[in-house]
Parts: sequence; C-alpha cells; structure tokens
Amino acid sequence: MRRSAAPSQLQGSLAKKPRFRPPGNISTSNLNEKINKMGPHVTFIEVGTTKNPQLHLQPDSGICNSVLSAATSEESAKEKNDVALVAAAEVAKSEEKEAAPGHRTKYFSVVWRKVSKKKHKKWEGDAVLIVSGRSFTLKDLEGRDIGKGTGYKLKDLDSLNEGETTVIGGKEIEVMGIISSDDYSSGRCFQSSIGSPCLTTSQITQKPFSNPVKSICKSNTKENVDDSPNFKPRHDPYAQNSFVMPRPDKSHQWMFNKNCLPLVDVVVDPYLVHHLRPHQKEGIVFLYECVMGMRMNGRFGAILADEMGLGKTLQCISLIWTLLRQGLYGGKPVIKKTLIVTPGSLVINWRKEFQKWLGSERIKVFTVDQDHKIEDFINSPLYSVLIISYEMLLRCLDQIKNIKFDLLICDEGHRLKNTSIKTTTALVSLSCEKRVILTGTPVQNDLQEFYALIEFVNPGILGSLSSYRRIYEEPIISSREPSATQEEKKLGEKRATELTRLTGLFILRRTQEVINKYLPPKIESVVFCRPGILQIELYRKLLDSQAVRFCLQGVLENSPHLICIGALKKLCNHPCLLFKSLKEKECNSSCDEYEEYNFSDVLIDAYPVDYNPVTFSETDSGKLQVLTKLLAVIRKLSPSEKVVLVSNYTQTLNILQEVCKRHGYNCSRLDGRTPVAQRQQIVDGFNSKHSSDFIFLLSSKAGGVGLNLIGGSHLILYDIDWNPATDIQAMARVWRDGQKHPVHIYRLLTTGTIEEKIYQRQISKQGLSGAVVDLTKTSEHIQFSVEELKNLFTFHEDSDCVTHDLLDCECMGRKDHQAESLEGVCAYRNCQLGPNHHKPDYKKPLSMSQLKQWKHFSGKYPNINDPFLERIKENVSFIFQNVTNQGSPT
Ligand SMILES: Nc1ncnc2c1ncn2[C@@H]1O[C@H](COP(=O)(O)OP(=O)(O)OP(=O)(O)O)[C@@H](O)[C@H]1O
Ligand SMILES: [Mg+2]
Repeated sequence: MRRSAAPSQLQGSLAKKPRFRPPGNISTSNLNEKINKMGPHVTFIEVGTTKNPQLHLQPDSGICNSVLSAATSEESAKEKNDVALVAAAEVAKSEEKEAAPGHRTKYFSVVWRKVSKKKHKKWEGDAVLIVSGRSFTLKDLEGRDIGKGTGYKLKDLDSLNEGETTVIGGKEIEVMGIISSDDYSSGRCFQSSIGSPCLTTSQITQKPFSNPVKSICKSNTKENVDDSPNFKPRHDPYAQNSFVMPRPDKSHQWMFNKNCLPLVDVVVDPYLVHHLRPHQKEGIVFLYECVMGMRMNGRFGAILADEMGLGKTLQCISLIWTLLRQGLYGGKPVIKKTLIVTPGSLVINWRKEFQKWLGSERIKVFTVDQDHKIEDFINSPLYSVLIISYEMLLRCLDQIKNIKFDLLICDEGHRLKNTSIKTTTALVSLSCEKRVILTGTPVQNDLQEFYALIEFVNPGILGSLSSYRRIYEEPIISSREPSATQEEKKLGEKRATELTRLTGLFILRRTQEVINKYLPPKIESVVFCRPGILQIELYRKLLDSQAVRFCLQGVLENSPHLICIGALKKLCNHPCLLFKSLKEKECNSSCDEYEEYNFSDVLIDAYPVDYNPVTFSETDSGKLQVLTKLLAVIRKLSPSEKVVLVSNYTQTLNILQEVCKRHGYNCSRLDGRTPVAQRQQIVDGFNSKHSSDFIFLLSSKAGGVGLNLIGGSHLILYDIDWNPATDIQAMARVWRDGQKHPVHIYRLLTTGTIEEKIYQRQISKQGLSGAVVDLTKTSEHIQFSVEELKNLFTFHEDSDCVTHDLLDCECMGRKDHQAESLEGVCAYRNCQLGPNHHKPDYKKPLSMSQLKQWKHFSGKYPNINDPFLERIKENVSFIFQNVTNQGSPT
C-alpha cells in the first residue's frame, strides 16, 4: 500500500524530531525528594520540548481538537515498533563489515521512493542509510536491506547532507537527518517509536501553579469556565502533610482531556497517608503515573517488584482508593471496578488488608469463594473491587470477561512469566489495559520470562518475542559466555543497559533495606550439621551406584542425574524417606527407575534388617538431631516465642510433624493440600497471641508466598531449594512489618553433601535475582555439565564446611585478608578457624565473597556468642551468621 507520505513526514523532519530516548533509571532518592517537595505548592508539569514532537505542532488552544492526528501517528509508530528491534541486531553485526578502511561510516535517516517520472510522486517509506567509503546500504525500519551498492563516487556519498535528494541504487532518497553512530549501534535509530517516555517525576521541571483551564483550553465553552465545586479536589491539597499526585503534562492533557475539563488535584486520602512509609508514597506515585499513562505514551502497565514485606498490598489499596474516587480531569474518577487476582491463600488476606487500612465503610470488596459466587458481584452495584484466586479466575473466566474492569492487579504475578499456562492466556484475554503485576521475586530464571512479564503489563513494548530475542536476549547471553569476544561483550552490555533503562520506567524494585529501620534485628544463621552414621554409609553407597557412574560418564538419558539428586536430597533430610521410596518402588513398579540403575538392592542392604521407617530415629539424620535440640532450646529460652518450620516436601513435613508430636509441641500446618478456604484461618490462629501452637509447619512452595507469619520469630529452613527465591520467600514470612521480636532464621545444611553444593549454587544465583532491573550481572547455568555433576556427586566427608573451604578465608585476621575482600563490601570480620591453603579465586561470585564477610566459626569454637547456637553445637560442624539491624529497637 502506498502512503501519501512517509511517516517521518507526518511527524516533521526526522532530523529535528527527537530520537528515541531511553528512560533513565528512576533514582529513588530523587523521586523521594520530589515527592516531598510536591506538596500543594505546586507542580505544574512543563512539557519538555524534545519529548513529544506531535504536541509541539499544535498550538495550545488547539490541543483538544488534535487527538485524531495524534492517534494516527501513534498507530504508525506502534506498527514500526515491533519490527524495529530486529533491525538493530542485524545492523550492529553488519556495521563492522561495511566500514571501509580510512572512511568513517556515516548514518542518515532518509525517506525513499522508487525512481519514477510520475508527476505526483509519493515517498514510500522511512529508511536508514549507511554510507561507508564508496558503498552504501539502505535498510528499512525493520532492518531489512532494501538497497545496496558499491563503486559510487566518494564525493557523491561523502557530501550527503540534510535536506538533499539523490538517487542511489535505483531509489530516490531524501536525507531527513544524521544519525549518530551511538544511536545506530544501540539500535535506537530503529526504535524511534518504541515507548516514547513521558516526563517522570524525577524529570519534572517545576513552575508555579497556573490555572490549567486557562492555560490550556482557551475556548469559552461553559464547561471550561465552570467553577463548579465538583471540580474541587476531594481532599485539601494545601493541608499539612497532604499527599498530592503529580499533575499531568500538556501531552497527557491533550490526549486524555478531550473535553477540556478543569484539572483537579488528586490527593491521597489523609486517612491512609499517615500510615504510609516514604517508600510506599514513592511506590504509589510510581503506580499512579504508570496506570495513568504519565510515564510512557499509551502505556498503562506497571510492575511493582518490591522485595517481600514492603507493603505492596497497601500501596495498591491506596492507588485503588484514590482512583476510585478521584480523577485529574474534572475530578471524574479514573476507575470504577478493579480486579485483583491472587494466589488462593491470599484472597482473604487481601480483604483483611482493605479492612485494615480503609475500614469496612469506605469501600466494598468482594471475594469469590465457595459461598460467594461471582454472580453476586455482578448483580450488586455496591462492590468496586473483586478479589479472586488464579484458580477461580479460570473457572469464572467467561463471566469475568463480561465485566468491565478498569484496573487489573496480579499479586505474586511472577507466575505470568510462563506464557503457555492457562492463567496467563486467561488474563491476557481480559481487555483491561491498566495492568499491575506485584511480585517480590521477579525474574528468577531467564530473559524470556522477563519478556513475558513485560509483555503482559505493556504489550508490544519490547517488540515481538523473536525481535526481542535477537536484539536483547541473544547478544546478552552470548556476551556472558566465557568464549565471548570483546565486541560481543560490549554489545551485550549495551543491550542489557538499554533493556534495563527501557523497562526501568515501569518497573520499580526496592529492597528490604528501605524497611529495615522499622523492623527488629534479624539474626540469620547457616548451620552445617554433621550427617549421621547411617546417612554417611548410604551416601557413600549411593555415590558408588551405577546410576551415578552413568551420570559421570555423561549418560543422561532418562535423567538418571535427577533421580540421584532426588535420592541424595531425601537422604539428607532423613534416611527413612529414602527407605520408603525404595520400598514403594520395589513393591509397585515393573519399570522401576531405581531398579533400572541397580539402586534399590545396594541401598536397602545398607539399612538395618529390621529398619522401620515409621519409628525412625532422630539421630539417623544430622539435621533432625540439630533441629530437635534447637526446638528444645527455643522452648526453654524463649517460651513465649514461636517457630515456623519450613520444608518443601510433604513427606518431610510428615516427619517433622511426627517429631513435634513426640516432643509434645502443638503445631499447625499449611501445605499444598490445605484447602484454600482454611489457609487464612490457620495463619490467623498461629499469629494470635492466644494460640497454643509452638510450631507452624510450612511448605514454602505450596503456599508460602505473601503469607504473614509474624506470630513466629524463629524460622527454620529444614531443606534447601535450587531456586533461592523459594527460600527467600519463606524467610520473609516472619521478618516483616508487625514483627515484635528479634527474628532468628536458621538454615540447616548437611555438611559436605549435595545440600552444601545447592547452597553454593544458590548464593551465586542470588546475585542474579536482583537481575530484574540489573541485567548486567553474571549469567546462570541452566543445565548441569558433567563437570558440575561430578562436583554435585562428591561427598566431602572430612570437611567441616566445604563452603568455607571455597572461600579461601585467611583466618585469624591475617593482614592481607582485607585486601582480598571484594571492593570492601562489608566490614571485615575475623574467621576463627586456622588458615587453609587454597589459592584465592578472584572469579568467585560476589555473593560468595559477601558470605565471607559474615561471622563464621566452627562448631568446635568455644565461645559462640549466641545462646541458641551455643546449646546445639554438638552436632554442628560450622556456622555462618549475619545480623541485620543490630541496634534497632524491639
Ligand atoms: N505502612 C505500614 N505500617 C505498618 N504495617 C504495614 C505498613 N505497610 C504494610 N504493613 C504490613 O506489613 C505486612 C506486609 O505487607 P504486604 O503483605 O503487603 O507485603 P508484600 O510487599 O505484599 O510482601 P510479599 O511479597 O511477601 O507478599 C502486612 O501485615 C501489612 O499490613
Ligand atoms: Mg504480597
């Protein structure tokens, strides 16, 4: 289809048009400062001249009439967006080849058409012209070559300038502008339409408040001059401590205030404001700007990726309550109905949080469950918020699709990283464009999952999946390969920075540190427990098995390594777990996975003949032995405190429950099998100070996310998960707002075994977990190499702590110790062990180096300054400990 003019012409000269500007990272402090300054003395947002070209073609008074042409150019911009990304990747590759020695490569933005003798000629499209010496390449905005040639006269190509027209490779071109080599290599010249940012709070230029009606819409319609009291802010923006949302810039008004209604300040209800922490205020402004489309033209999504416990729920409630009652233009509320989708175990918690912060009078929220059908929500005008679990959403999808929701909030939304699951498809099918993902553990695995989350909140912002892969994922991943060339590294870095900056505009992540000062101290201990005699024997036999030998030879069909890893992990928890599964397999399978690798016989023989897994002995497992002692000590030293005991396995929880029974400890339990309807009740029961429960048994994988278990002040992680996020999630259940006691976290690991290896892998991966907004960090390994398996399947019987051995810790404060510590991250601490003889490995991940800064000592150390650990050290070979918030009030 021919166009009457190339898009660039519709928008004015490309040369004068601002290039795509990636959003800068929002500096927390900056934003905070702005918020504090924001008060009623007013922040009328000035439109920067380079931010929105369309706007500046319009005189002020014409703003309200210009929506159509804006929409047209925006559409064409979106069209280009998707394909443009692919182009940049190709371009960067070809750049090298095209550069002719002695000649600087030049880049131009051009419009082109076929050479023709017609009278009324039309430009056919925009393109990028690359000129190098006597050669040129013409690329369309999808990065495809649409013309190439060589042997041109140097003077013809070299003298090309803005505004010039020439014929090249059978095409007539007009040079619209010059592109910098940086814009070209980063791919930005192909992205001119992607996510053009609006002003952010941190970029606001302030000027004294002027009546928006007069300054923007000068027409004299009654509506415009109406000074109706309805147009007054709902809450006094001039009151002390008032919390006023940022005002929109002109481009926003032009896009969304078609009727030229007066601008009304949006002021957060003072009833909420005095509860809000500074980071929560900042988060509310962020969410507000995102869903109002004030951060990126035509984009209304946000990801609030604050670490756990920072009060994402309260931030959302504040947003909902504000938008439900107020709006910028004529004060008209921005939303009518909100849909909150959350894991089943948190549905009631959400309702309670609404009640906690807003009381039951202000807002009516509806939760869908067995007794409350969605029809009741549909039929009643009273409710403005619907809270539903992901599972129930699928069941009620047809009805939900028929309701018009203006705001969609997906709690624990990292599950949407998987595009092929039904939940994602269902949510994508809802037409609501203001979408918010809440997650404490955002990008856990890979860049494609990251893409999926972004795509959900702001569809199309990163182009199609294939273009995203080519422009970002592939260069970033290649740059992290050990074999990467300098150029690949540079390109990968550049792309990662670009991606971080681009997405940084609508992703906000704050770490726990912002809330630390409101929390009691946290004492975190990694406790290495010596394995029991039976465990050692079985461990050796397992490593000697045919299955392990296969793995080490690289024979990984039918995944024998996963079977071996599973068996080793069970063994570490308790030999009776392995025994049970060996017996079960023996009884009921003809095609037995263990049998296949000659597992069962060898292992079963190692157990005593009369071994009974039901009457298991606590001393058969090193960790269980330590655990029982620890529980007894806590009971004795802090009789009023409670313990959350976490495992990822139901069978292990059974063992732990049995131990509680044996010792007479009352406990409650929440795992994957706990009916959703009962979960909150169980949690509330435990948190209540009247509860007689001493222990809360929790399966972190099944239902840990989002739970508040502040009734407990000791949390014990009985086993370790490959994914650090699972364990971090669990740990955050107790150390959160509302906790009154110092919190003790214990992570139990069996010394010298696979658990230590998983821990090491976890902490190196943890460096990545902040990777949502910092993609430049090291890569992770997804599959096991034979080398890694070899390491996993090595049993270090003689070590007190393999993890410590790896740290090359120069103990007893040798002078060179500090110099070795990486960038002096933390204060230096003595190691109380003797020096060992490994050579320092400067390549070890930062997180390992940070671990080295933790206090650490062997179990034999005479003076462990911790009353709990002091009393359990008999079976403990080593301890790492870190205290956060030491001085904070409790
Ligand atoms: N400003 C505040 N003052 C006091 N308590 C607060 C405040 N903000 C939040 N809380 C409380 O802190 C606890 C944690 O909040 P919330 O459950 O919203 O955390 P979250 O960010 O959603 O964490 P997670 O990622 O674990 O779900 C809740 O009990 C909440 O009521
Ligand atoms: Mg939450």
